[in-house]
Amino acid sequence: MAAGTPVSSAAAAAALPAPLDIVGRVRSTTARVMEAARHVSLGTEDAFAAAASELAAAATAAGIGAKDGAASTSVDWDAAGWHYCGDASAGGPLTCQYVFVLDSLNWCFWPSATSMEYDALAVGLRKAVEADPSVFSAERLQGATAADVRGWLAPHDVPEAEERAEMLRELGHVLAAEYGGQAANLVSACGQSACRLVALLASRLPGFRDETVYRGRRVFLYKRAQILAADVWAAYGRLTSGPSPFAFRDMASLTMFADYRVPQLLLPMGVLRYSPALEARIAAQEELCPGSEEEVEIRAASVQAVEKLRHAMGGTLLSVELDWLLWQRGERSKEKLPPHHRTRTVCY
Ligand SMILES: Nc1nc2c(c(CN[C@H]3C=C[C@H](O)[C@@H]3O)cn2[C@@H]2O[C@H](COP(=O)(O)O)[C@@H](O)[C@H]2O)c(=O)[nH]1
Repeated sequence: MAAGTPVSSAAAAAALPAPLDIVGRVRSTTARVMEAARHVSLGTEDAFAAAASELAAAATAAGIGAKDGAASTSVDWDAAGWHYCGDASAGGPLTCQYVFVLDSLNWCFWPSATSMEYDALAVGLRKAVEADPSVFSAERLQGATAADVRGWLAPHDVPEAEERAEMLRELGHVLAAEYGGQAANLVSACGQSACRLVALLASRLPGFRDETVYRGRRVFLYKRAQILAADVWAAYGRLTSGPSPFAFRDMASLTMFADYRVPQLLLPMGVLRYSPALEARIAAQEELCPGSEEEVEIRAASVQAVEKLRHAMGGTLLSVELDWLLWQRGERSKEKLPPHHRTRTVCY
Protein backbone atom coordinates (compact mmCIF):
# COMPACT_ATOMS: atom_id res chain seq x y z
CA MET A 1 0.00 0.00 0.00
CA ALA A 2 1.38 3.41 -0.91
CA ALA A 3 1.81 5.99 1.83
CA GLY A 4 -1.25 8.21 1.94
CA THR A 5 -3.59 5.60 0.49
CA PRO A 6 -6.60 5.22 2.75
CA VAL A 7 -6.42 1.84 4.38
CA SER A 8 -9.44 -0.34 4.03
CA SER A 9 -9.81 -4.05 3.92
CA ALA A 10 -12.94 -5.64 5.07
CA ALA A 11 -11.51 -8.72 6.40
CA ALA A 12 -10.49 -11.72 4.91
CA ALA A 13 -10.93 -12.27 8.66
CA ALA A 14 -13.09 -15.26 8.14
CA ALA A 15 -10.48 -16.78 5.85
CA LEU A 16 -7.69 -16.49 8.41
CA PRO A 17 -7.06 -19.35 10.83
CA ALA A 18 -7.82 -18.62 14.47
CA PRO A 19 -4.82 -16.89 16.08
CA LEU A 20 -2.76 -18.58 18.75
CA ASP A 21 -4.62 -17.51 21.89
CA ILE A 22 -1.71 -15.76 23.51
CA VAL A 23 -3.91 -13.08 25.05
CA GLY A 24 -5.95 -15.83 26.71
CA ARG A 25 -2.66 -17.09 28.06
CA VAL A 26 -2.05 -13.71 29.72
CA ARG A 27 -5.14 -14.40 31.83
CA SER A 28 -4.41 -18.07 32.47
CA THR A 29 -0.70 -17.78 33.23
CA THR A 30 -1.12 -14.78 35.53
CA ALA A 31 -3.87 -16.67 37.38
CA ARG A 32 -1.41 -19.52 37.85
CA VAL A 33 1.22 -17.15 39.23
CA MET A 34 -1.27 -15.88 41.81
CA GLU A 35 -2.02 -19.42 42.99
CA ALA A 36 1.62 -19.76 44.05
CA ALA A 37 2.44 -16.13 44.90
CA ARG A 38 4.38 -15.42 48.10
CA HIS A 39 4.97 -11.65 47.98
CA VAL A 40 1.75 -10.27 46.49
CA SER A 41 -1.88 -11.21 47.02
CA LEU A 42 -5.28 -9.92 45.99
CA GLY A 43 -7.39 -8.02 48.50
CA THR A 44 -10.46 -9.34 50.26
CA GLU A 45 -13.86 -9.58 48.57
CA ASP A 46 -14.90 -6.58 50.68
CA ALA A 47 -11.97 -4.57 49.35
CA PHE A 48 -12.92 -5.40 45.77
CA ALA A 49 -16.57 -4.58 46.41
CA ALA A 50 -15.65 -1.20 47.94
CA ALA A 51 -13.20 -0.35 45.16
CA ALA A 52 -15.69 -1.41 42.49
CA SER A 53 -18.50 0.67 43.89
CA GLU A 54 -16.26 3.71 44.32
CA LEU A 55 -14.94 3.38 40.74
CA ALA A 56 -18.39 2.68 39.31
CA ALA A 57 -19.79 5.77 41.04
CA ALA A 58 -16.94 7.91 39.68
CA ALA A 59 -17.44 6.42 36.22
CA THR A 60 -21.18 7.04 36.29
CA ALA A 61 -20.64 10.59 37.49
CA ALA A 62 -18.38 11.10 34.48
CA GLY A 63 -21.01 9.60 32.18
CA ILE A 64 -18.96 6.49 31.56
CA GLY A 65 -20.45 3.08 30.95
CA ALA A 66 -21.37 0.74 28.13
CA LYS A 67 -24.48 -1.20 27.37
CA ASP A 68 -24.62 -4.87 26.48
CA GLY A 69 -20.88 -5.40 26.36
CA ALA A 70 -20.40 -2.81 23.62
CA ALA A 71 -17.40 -0.52 23.88
CA SER A 72 -18.00 2.54 25.98
CA THR A 73 -17.37 5.75 24.10
CA SER A 74 -16.76 7.70 27.23
CA VAL A 75 -13.49 6.67 28.84
CA ASP A 76 -11.03 9.26 27.62
CA TRP A 77 -8.15 8.09 25.52
CA ASP A 78 -6.73 11.39 24.37
CA ALA A 79 -8.46 14.03 26.46
CA ALA A 80 -5.38 16.23 26.47
CA GLY A 81 -4.69 15.96 22.73
CA TRP A 82 -1.21 14.46 23.18
CA HIS A 83 -1.39 12.09 20.25
CA TYR A 84 -1.06 12.47 16.49
CA CYS A 85 -4.33 11.37 14.86
CA GLY A 86 -4.10 13.61 11.78
CA ASP A 87 -5.28 11.18 9.11
CA ALA A 88 -7.23 8.79 11.33
CA SER A 89 -10.71 10.01 10.47
CA ALA A 90 -9.91 9.38 6.79
CA GLY A 91 -8.54 5.92 7.66
CA GLY A 92 -5.04 6.98 6.53
CA PRO A 93 -1.87 5.09 7.47
CA LEU A 94 0.22 7.80 9.18
CA THR A 95 -1.60 7.67 12.51
CA CYS A 96 -0.95 3.93 12.62
CA GLN A 97 2.75 4.45 11.82
CA TYR A 98 2.90 7.00 14.65
CA VAL A 99 1.26 4.63 17.15
CA PHE A 100 3.71 1.85 16.27
CA VAL A 101 6.63 4.20 16.94
CA LEU A 102 4.96 5.48 20.13
CA ASP A 103 4.46 2.04 21.60
CA SER A 104 7.87 0.81 20.52
CA LEU A 105 9.23 3.51 22.85
CA ASN A 106 6.54 3.32 25.54
CA TRP A 107 8.51 1.88 28.46
CA CYS A 108 10.39 2.73 31.62
CA PHE A 109 10.58 6.51 31.86
CA TRP A 110 11.25 6.75 35.59
CA PRO A 111 15.08 6.64 35.38
CA SER A 112 14.94 9.96 33.45
CA ALA A 113 16.94 12.71 35.13
CA THR A 114 14.35 15.23 33.89
CA SER A 115 11.32 13.26 35.08
CA MET A 116 10.25 12.58 31.52
CA GLU A 117 6.80 10.98 31.36
CA TYR A 118 4.48 9.46 28.81
CA ASP A 119 2.97 12.77 27.70
CA ALA A 120 6.44 14.01 26.66
CA LEU A 121 6.82 10.93 24.47
CA ALA A 122 3.39 11.22 22.84
CA VAL A 123 3.71 14.97 22.26
CA GLY A 124 7.35 14.87 21.12
CA LEU A 125 6.60 12.22 18.52
CA ARG A 126 3.45 14.05 17.44
CA LYS A 127 5.43 17.23 16.81
CA ALA A 128 8.08 15.28 14.90
CA VAL A 129 5.55 13.72 12.54
CA GLU A 130 3.65 16.98 12.10
CA ALA A 131 6.89 18.72 11.12
CA ASP A 132 7.95 15.95 8.75
CA PRO A 133 5.38 13.31 7.75
CA SER A 134 8.13 10.99 6.45
CA VAL A 135 10.07 11.02 9.73
CA PHE A 136 8.72 7.57 10.67
CA SER A 137 8.98 5.96 7.24
CA ALA A 138 10.32 2.42 7.45
CA GLU A 139 13.45 3.53 5.64
CA ARG A 140 14.19 6.26 8.19
CA LEU A 141 13.28 4.00 11.12
CA GLN A 142 15.81 1.45 9.93
CA GLY A 143 18.50 4.09 10.37
CA ALA A 144 17.17 5.59 13.62
CA THR A 145 19.82 6.63 16.14
CA ALA A 146 19.85 7.56 19.81
CA ALA A 147 20.43 11.15 18.68
CA ASP A 148 17.16 11.03 16.67
CA VAL A 149 15.27 9.79 19.72
CA ARG A 150 16.83 12.46 21.94
CA GLY A 151 16.07 15.12 19.32
CA TRP A 152 12.36 14.26 19.14
CA LEU A 153 12.04 14.27 22.94
CA ALA A 154 14.26 17.25 23.73
CA PRO A 155 14.81 18.79 26.21
CA HIS A 156 14.22 15.60 28.15
CA ASP A 157 16.82 13.16 29.33
CA VAL A 158 15.65 9.96 27.59
CA PRO A 159 16.56 6.79 29.47
CA GLU A 160 18.09 4.02 27.34
CA ALA A 161 18.06 6.09 24.15
CA GLU A 162 20.34 3.56 22.42
CA GLU A 163 18.02 0.68 23.22
CA ARG A 164 15.03 2.73 22.11
CA ALA A 165 16.68 3.47 18.76
CA GLU A 166 17.36 -0.25 18.39
CA MET A 167 13.63 -0.94 18.83
CA LEU A 168 12.88 1.51 16.02
CA ARG A 169 15.46 -0.05 13.69
CA GLU A 170 13.89 -3.44 14.38
CA LEU A 171 10.44 -2.04 13.58
CA GLY A 172 11.68 -0.32 10.41
CA HIS A 173 13.34 -3.50 9.23
CA VAL A 174 10.25 -5.70 9.66
CA LEU A 175 7.91 -3.11 8.14
CA ALA A 176 10.20 -2.64 5.12
CA ALA A 177 10.88 -6.33 4.61
CA GLU A 178 7.37 -7.67 5.11
CA TYR A 179 4.74 -4.93 4.99
CA GLY A 180 5.66 -2.47 2.23
CA GLY A 181 6.98 -0.12 4.88
CA GLN A 182 3.56 0.50 6.40
CA ALA A 183 2.41 -0.42 9.90
CA ALA A 184 -1.15 -0.10 8.53
CA ASN A 185 -0.43 -3.07 6.25
CA LEU A 186 0.66 -5.12 9.24
CA VAL A 187 -2.64 -4.29 10.95
CA SER A 188 -4.57 -5.12 7.77
CA ALA A 189 -2.99 -8.59 7.85
CA CYS A 190 -4.65 -9.18 11.23
CA GLY A 191 -8.24 -9.52 9.95
CA GLN A 192 -9.73 -6.95 12.34
CA SER A 193 -8.46 -8.84 15.37
CA ALA A 194 -6.58 -7.15 18.21
CA CYS A 195 -5.48 -10.59 19.44
CA ARG A 196 -4.00 -11.46 16.06
CA LEU A 197 -2.17 -8.15 16.14
CA VAL A 198 -0.71 -8.95 19.58
CA ALA A 199 0.33 -12.41 18.36
CA LEU A 200 1.88 -11.01 15.22
CA LEU A 201 3.83 -8.32 17.08
CA ALA A 202 5.12 -10.88 19.55
CA SER A 203 6.19 -13.25 16.81
CA ARG A 204 7.76 -10.78 14.37
CA LEU A 205 9.24 -8.11 16.65
CA PRO A 206 11.53 -9.32 19.45
CA GLY A 207 11.03 -6.06 21.38
CA PHE A 208 7.37 -6.94 21.95
CA ARG A 209 8.04 -10.40 23.44
CA ASP A 210 7.02 -9.63 26.98
CA GLU A 211 7.25 -13.16 28.36
CA THR A 212 8.95 -14.47 31.45
CA VAL A 213 9.40 -17.60 33.53
CA TYR A 214 8.04 -17.96 37.05
CA ARG A 215 9.12 -20.99 39.05
CA GLY A 216 9.91 -22.87 35.87
CA ARG A 217 6.71 -22.07 33.98
CA ARG A 218 6.12 -19.52 31.27
CA VAL A 219 4.16 -16.35 31.94
CA PHE A 220 2.79 -14.05 29.23
CA LEU A 221 2.15 -10.35 29.78
CA TYR A 222 2.48 -8.56 26.39
CA LYS A 223 2.08 -5.11 27.87
CA ARG A 224 3.32 -3.07 24.91
CA ALA A 225 1.76 -5.28 22.23
CA GLN A 226 -1.63 -4.98 23.92
CA ILE A 227 -1.36 -1.24 24.55
CA LEU A 228 -0.38 -0.79 20.91
CA ALA A 229 -3.48 -2.68 19.75
CA ALA A 230 -5.66 -0.58 22.07
CA ASP A 231 -4.01 2.69 21.02
CA VAL A 232 -4.48 1.90 17.31
CA TRP A 233 -8.11 1.00 17.95
CA ALA A 234 -8.72 4.20 19.93
CA ALA A 235 -6.84 6.47 17.54
CA TYR A 236 -9.06 5.33 14.66
CA GLY A 237 -12.27 5.97 16.60
CA ARG A 238 -12.86 2.72 18.51
CA LEU A 239 -14.70 1.07 15.64
CA THR A 240 -16.12 -2.39 16.30
CA SER A 241 -17.91 -2.94 12.99
CA GLY A 242 -17.53 -1.98 9.35
CA PRO A 243 -14.73 -2.57 6.85
CA SER A 244 -11.87 -0.61 8.46
CA PRO A 245 -8.87 -2.80 9.33
CA PHE A 246 -8.77 -0.90 12.62
CA ALA A 247 -12.32 -2.02 13.55
CA PHE A 248 -11.22 -4.80 15.89
CA ARG A 249 -13.97 -7.26 16.73
CA ASP A 250 -12.31 -8.68 19.83
CA MET A 251 -11.34 -5.77 22.07
CA ALA A 252 -12.99 -7.49 25.02
CA SER A 253 -10.26 -10.14 24.83
CA LEU A 254 -7.40 -7.81 25.75
CA THR A 255 -6.26 -7.48 29.37
CA MET A 256 -5.00 -4.45 31.25
CA PHE A 257 -1.41 -3.40 30.53
CA ALA A 258 0.78 -4.62 33.36
CA ASP A 259 3.28 -1.93 34.23
CA TYR A 260 4.16 0.34 37.14
CA ARG A 261 1.45 3.02 37.44
CA VAL A 262 -1.71 0.91 37.81
CA PRO A 263 -0.39 -1.31 40.66
CA GLN A 264 0.78 1.84 42.43
CA LEU A 265 -2.89 2.89 42.51
CA LEU A 266 -4.35 -0.56 43.24
CA LEU A 267 -2.24 -1.03 46.37
CA PRO A 268 -3.76 1.80 48.47
CA MET A 269 -7.20 0.83 47.16
CA GLY A 270 -6.66 -2.45 49.00
CA VAL A 271 -7.18 -4.69 45.98
CA LEU A 272 -3.47 -5.56 45.89
CA ARG A 273 -1.49 -6.47 48.98
CA TYR A 274 2.28 -6.70 49.29
CA SER A 275 4.29 -8.54 51.92
CA PRO A 276 5.80 -6.13 54.49
CA ALA A 277 9.27 -6.90 53.10
CA LEU A 278 8.26 -6.09 49.53
CA GLU A 279 6.40 -2.96 50.59
CA ALA A 280 9.52 -1.76 52.41
CA ARG A 281 11.74 -2.39 49.38
CA ILE A 282 9.41 -0.45 47.09
CA ALA A 283 9.04 2.37 49.62
CA ALA A 284 12.85 2.60 49.74
CA GLN A 285 12.84 2.79 45.90
CA GLU A 286 15.01 -0.28 45.71
CA GLU A 287 15.00 -1.75 42.20
CA LEU A 288 13.34 -5.12 41.61
CA CYS A 289 15.05 -7.39 39.09
CA PRO A 290 13.10 -8.06 35.91
CA GLY A 291 11.81 -11.62 36.12
CA SER A 292 12.19 -11.79 39.92
CA GLU A 293 9.35 -13.46 41.79
CA GLU A 294 8.34 -10.13 43.28
CA GLU A 295 8.18 -8.34 39.94
CA VAL A 296 6.27 -11.09 38.15
CA GLU A 297 3.81 -11.34 41.04
CA ILE A 298 3.09 -7.59 40.95
CA ARG A 299 2.37 -7.75 37.23
CA ALA A 300 0.32 -10.95 37.44
CA ALA A 301 -1.69 -9.59 40.36
CA SER A 302 -2.41 -6.39 38.42
CA VAL A 303 -3.92 -8.36 35.53
CA GLN A 304 -6.00 -10.51 37.86
CA ALA A 305 -7.11 -7.59 40.03
CA VAL A 306 -8.35 -5.59 37.04
CA GLU A 307 -10.29 -8.61 35.75
CA LYS A 308 -11.89 -9.03 39.13
CA LEU A 309 -12.67 -5.33 39.48
CA ARG A 310 -14.21 -5.27 36.02
CA HIS A 311 -16.57 -8.10 36.97
CA ALA A 312 -17.34 -6.47 40.31
CA MET A 313 -18.28 -3.29 38.41
CA GLY A 314 -20.83 -5.27 36.41
CA GLY A 315 -18.71 -5.88 33.33
CA THR A 316 -19.79 -2.61 31.74
CA LEU A 317 -16.25 -1.59 30.79
CA LEU A 318 -13.68 -3.43 28.72
CA SER A 319 -10.51 -4.34 30.64
CA VAL A 320 -8.71 -1.88 28.37
CA GLU A 321 -11.09 0.91 29.32
CA LEU A 322 -10.81 0.12 33.01
CA ASP A 323 -7.03 0.22 32.58
CA TRP A 324 -7.23 3.68 31.00
CA LEU A 325 -9.49 4.86 33.81
CA LEU A 326 -7.09 3.53 36.46
CA TRP A 327 -3.95 4.79 34.71
CA GLN A 328 -5.38 8.28 34.34
CA ARG A 329 -6.45 8.28 37.97
CA GLY A 330 -2.96 7.09 38.94
CA GLU A 331 -1.40 9.88 36.88
CA ARG A 332 -3.60 12.49 38.56
CA SER A 333 -2.85 11.27 42.06
CA LYS A 334 0.72 9.99 41.76
CA GLU A 335 2.18 12.63 44.08
CA LYS A 336 -0.08 11.33 46.86
CA LEU A 337 0.56 7.63 46.21
CA PRO A 338 3.34 5.49 47.67
CA PRO A 339 6.26 5.05 45.22
CA HIS A 340 5.73 2.69 42.28
CA HIS A 341 7.89 -0.40 41.91
CA ARG A 342 11.05 0.13 39.90
CA THR A 343 12.28 -2.43 37.41
CA ARG A 344 14.67 -1.67 34.56
CA THR A 345 13.02 -3.29 31.60
CA VAL A 346 12.13 -2.67 27.97
CA CYS A 347 8.72 -4.29 28.53
CA TYR A 348 7.07 -1.44 30.46
N1 LIG B 1 -1.43 0.63 32.10
C1 LIG B 1 -1.18 1.69 31.35
N2 LIG B 1 0.07 2.18 31.27
C2 LIG B 1 0.29 3.26 30.50
C3 LIG B 1 -0.72 3.90 29.78
C4 LIG B 1 -0.12 4.96 29.09
C5 LIG B 1 -0.78 5.99 28.21
N3 LIG B 1 -1.83 5.50 27.42
C6 LIG B 1 -2.64 6.45 26.72
C7 LIG B 1 -3.92 5.81 26.41
C8 LIG B 1 -4.88 6.14 27.31
C9 LIG B 1 -4.33 7.07 28.27
O1 LIG B 1 -5.21 8.09 28.57
C10 LIG B 1 -3.09 7.60 27.57
O2 LIG B 1 -3.41 8.67 26.70
C11 LIG B 1 1.23 4.93 29.41
N4 LIG B 1 1.45 3.91 30.27
C12 LIG B 1 2.67 3.49 30.95
O3 LIG B 1 2.78 4.22 32.16
C13 LIG B 1 4.16 4.37 32.46
C14 LIG B 1 4.52 5.81 32.36
O4 LIG B 1 3.87 6.56 33.28
P1 LIG B 1 4.34 8.08 33.43
O5 LIG B 1 5.83 8.07 33.38
O6 LIG B 1 3.81 8.50 34.72
O7 LIG B 1 3.77 8.86 32.29
C15 LIG B 1 4.94 3.62 31.38
O8 LIG B 1 5.12 2.27 31.77
C16 LIG B 1 3.97 3.72 30.22
O9 LIG B 1 4.23 2.72 29.26
C17 LIG B 1 -2.05 3.38 29.88
O10 LIG B 1 -3.02 3.87 29.28
N5 LIG B 1 -2.22 2.29 30.68
